[in-house]
Amino acid sequence: MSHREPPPPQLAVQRRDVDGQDGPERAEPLSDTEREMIRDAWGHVYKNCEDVGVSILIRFFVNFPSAKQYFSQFQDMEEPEEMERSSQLRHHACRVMNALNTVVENLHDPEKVSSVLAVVGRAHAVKHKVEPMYFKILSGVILEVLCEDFPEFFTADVQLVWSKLMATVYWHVTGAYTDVGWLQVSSSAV
Ligand code: HEM
Repeated sequence: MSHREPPPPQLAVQRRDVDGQDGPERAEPLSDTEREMIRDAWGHVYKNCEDVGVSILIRFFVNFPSAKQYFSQFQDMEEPEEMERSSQLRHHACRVMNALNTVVENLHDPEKVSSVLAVVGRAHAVKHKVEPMYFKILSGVILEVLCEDFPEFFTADVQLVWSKLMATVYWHVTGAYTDVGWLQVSSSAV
């Protein structure tokens, strides 16, 4: 059976970027109120850190199966129930959620946010050789799952602020790809 992956979910602000597709314009600064909105919503999410992280990754790998190629333990798995039992998947779910938690806890400190995300970006570019477009796809899936699972906290205005945050995450992560010389394959290249 052949899979056709749905198009990646869109984020708020766009430009051409290292992945050769539309990307965030820049890491938009967040106001005090916006930071508070992010922290409030995240508090409810992070209480269920592992479960939410696993739901996000299952949705990601089911809807975008090519993203499994980087994970030795479950790259050939098709069934979500089977993937859910993979220790590698659970471990990565916790790592993603913990990295996001560090970002949310340090929104008052842009240097810290950019250095945490630069480390993540560098590791994924150099060690894991992950195509940067998967970060954009995963960002969209994160927003989708959080809005579905926590509708009472992810109201329209909170969603908007969260999409700014995810664009910031993507901006810093892909900045590290550029810094390590990841080659841009742009559709406009000749
Ligand atoms: C916000 C998004 C993400 C965060 C915060 C994140 C975080 C992490 C962290 C902290 C590690 C361990 C660091 C290291 O190996 O040096 C890791 C490992 C890894 N990540 Fe991610 N990651 C993200 C997205 C992705 C995506 C989109 C993919 C691929 C589709 C991916 C693939 C991997 C792989 C293959 C490993 C190694 C797994 C292993 O050794 O078992 N990550 N990630």
